[in-house]
Amino acid sequence: MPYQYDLFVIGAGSGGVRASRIAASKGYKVAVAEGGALGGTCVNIGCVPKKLFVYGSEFGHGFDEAAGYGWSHQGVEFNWSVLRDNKTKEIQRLNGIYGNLLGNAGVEVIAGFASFVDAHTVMVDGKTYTAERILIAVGAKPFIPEFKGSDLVVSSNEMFFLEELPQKALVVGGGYIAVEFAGILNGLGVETSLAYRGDQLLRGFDQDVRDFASEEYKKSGIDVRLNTDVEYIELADAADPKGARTVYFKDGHVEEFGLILYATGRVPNVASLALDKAGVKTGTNGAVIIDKNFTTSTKSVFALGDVTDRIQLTPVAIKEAMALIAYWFEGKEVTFDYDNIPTAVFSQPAIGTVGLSEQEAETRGLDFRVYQTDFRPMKHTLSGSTSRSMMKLLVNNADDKVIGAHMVGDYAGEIIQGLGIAIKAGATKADFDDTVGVHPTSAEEFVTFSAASLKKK
Ligand SMILES: Cc1cc2nc3c(=O)[nH]c(=O)nc-3n(C[C@H](O)[C@H](O)[C@H](O)COP(=O)(O)OP(=O)(O)OC[C@H]3O[C@@H](n4cnc5c(N)ncnc54)[C@H](O)[C@@H]3O)c2cc1C
Ligand SMILES: NC(=O)c1ccc[n+]([C@@H]2O[C@H](COP(=O)([O-])OP(=O)(O)OC[C@H]3O[C@@H](n4cnc5c(N)ncnc54)[C@H](O)[C@@H]3O)[C@@H](O)[C@H]2O)c1
Repeated sequence: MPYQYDLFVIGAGSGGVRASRIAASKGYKVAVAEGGALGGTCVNIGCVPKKLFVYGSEFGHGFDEAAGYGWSHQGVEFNWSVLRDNKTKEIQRLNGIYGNLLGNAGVEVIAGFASFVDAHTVMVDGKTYTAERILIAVGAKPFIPEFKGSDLVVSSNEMFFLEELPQKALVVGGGYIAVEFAGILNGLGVETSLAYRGDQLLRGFDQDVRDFASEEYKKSGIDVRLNTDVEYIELADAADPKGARTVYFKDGHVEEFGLILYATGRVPNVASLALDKAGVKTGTNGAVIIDKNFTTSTKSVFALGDVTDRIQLTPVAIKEAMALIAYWFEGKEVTFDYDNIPTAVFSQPAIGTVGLSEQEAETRGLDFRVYQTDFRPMKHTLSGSTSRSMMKLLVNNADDKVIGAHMVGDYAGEIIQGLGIAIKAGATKADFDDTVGVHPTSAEEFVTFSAASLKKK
C-alpha cells in the first residue's frame, strides 16, 4: 500500500529535526509535525535560553570580583526584562534557522500536535497523514508532584518568560535543573533557597563532586537546605494570586517566597499521542519502549530522545537520530555507546563529568585508583572570592586506563569535552602524564596529577 510519506516525524526537537533533515537529504519524502516552536525543548525552553541566563547571571558575581582587579563602579542595576526579551529575540532567530534547515532539506513542516490513528497514520488538526515509518520524538515535560498548592508553583518552562523576578525564591529539587536555576536566580540578585528532600544534591554524580559542589553553591550565596521537603503551599494573601506564597515545610517551618520553582524531574510527553491506536507499548513513567534499533512494539513506529527516558541530553537525542538513519539507510545495527557520555551541569561553579564515578567503579567491582585535588583558581587570588575548584581522575589499575574524570569549577563544561575524547579513545594515565599542560590554566591539573594527589590506591 503506498503511503504519502516515507517518514513522518512527530516533534521537531533535537532528535526529530536531525532525523527528518538527514532522512530527507538522503531521499526520503519526510514530514514533521510540531505543536510548539521549532527546535523543541533545548532551543526554546532548555539548554540554549538557560545558558544565556547563566551568562547573564555570572555578571552578578563579576562586578564584585572586578574590584580586586582595580575596577570600581557606582552601583549596578540589573533589568530582567532586557535579559528576558533579548533572549527571546535570539531564540526566535534560531527558530527561523531551524525552519530554513528543514525547508532546505525538503522536509514538510506541519504545525500542530499529532496523534496516532493507526500504525501508519497520524492526525494533525483533523487531517490525516500516512507514512511507511513514523518516528516519535516528542521529548519530555516537567513533572510536578500533586499536593495542596502545587498549582502555585512554576516549572522550568515558565522561568523563561517571568513577568518579573521575585525578591526571594525557593527552588525545589536536586537535579540539573534545580541547581542550574538556583545559580541563575542567585546571580541575578534574587535571595535564593534550594530545598532538596535527600541527603545531598545531584544524585548519580560522584559523591565528592556532590559534596564539593554543594559547599560551593552555599559559598556563592545560595541557601542550600538538605533533607527538606514541602508539605503544602498557600497564597500569602488569598486576594492576590500573583503575590507571595506561604510554604509549609514538613519540619514545621513556615516561610514566604515570591516564586517557587519545582525542578523535580521530567516525564515522557506521550499523553496526547493515542499510542494504543498504533499498538505502541510504554513502560515506567510512560516511556516508549524500544529495542536496540529504536523500534517500538509496532514495527513501523520508532522512538528516540527524551520520550524513551534513557539519558535526557540533546547530543544524545541527536546521536540516536544519526544511529537510526544509519540503520535505515545502511542497514547498520545500532551499537549506541551510552557509556562515557560527557556532561556538564551549568551551575555556578559548573560541573563537568565523563565516565565512572568512584561509587560506580566500586559497584562494578573494579580495582582502581583515584587522584583528587582542589585549589583556589588563579583568578580568585585577586578577586576576593573564596570559590575553589576540584578535579578528580579515576584510573583502572589493570590497564592504567582513565575510567572517569570529574571537575567542579569555572569552564568545567568546556574542559570535560576534550577529556571525553581522551577517555573514549582509551587514554591511559601515562598518556595524560605525557601530555604537556597548558599554563597557567585550571585544566592543566588533569595532566599533572602526581602521587601526592593519590586519594585511593
Ligand atoms: C531547563 C532545561 C535545560 C536543559 N539543558 C540542557 C543542556 O544544557 N544540555 C543538554 O544536553 N540537554 C539539556 N536539556 C535536555 C534537552 O533539552 C533534551 O534532552 C532534548 O531537548 C531532548 O530532545 P528530544 O528531541 O527528545 O525532545 P524535545 O527537544 O523536547 O522535542 C520534542 C518536541 O516535540 C513536540 N511535541 C510534543 N508532542 C507533540 C505532538 N503530539 N505532536 C507534535 N509535536 C509534539 C514538542 O513541542 C517539542 O518541540 C535541558 C532540558 C531542560 C528542560
Ligand atoms: N546541563 C544539562 O545537560 C541539563 C540541564 C537541565 C536538564 N538536563 C536534563 O534534563 C533532565 C531533567 O532535569 P531535572 O533536573 O528536572 O531532573 P533530575 O532527574 O535531574 O532531578 C530531579 C530531582 O527532583 C527530585 N524529586 C523528584 N521527585 C520529587 C518530589 N516529589 N519531591 C521533591 N523532589 C523530587 C529528585 O530527587 C531529583 O533530585 C536531567 O536529568 C538531564 O538529563 C540536562
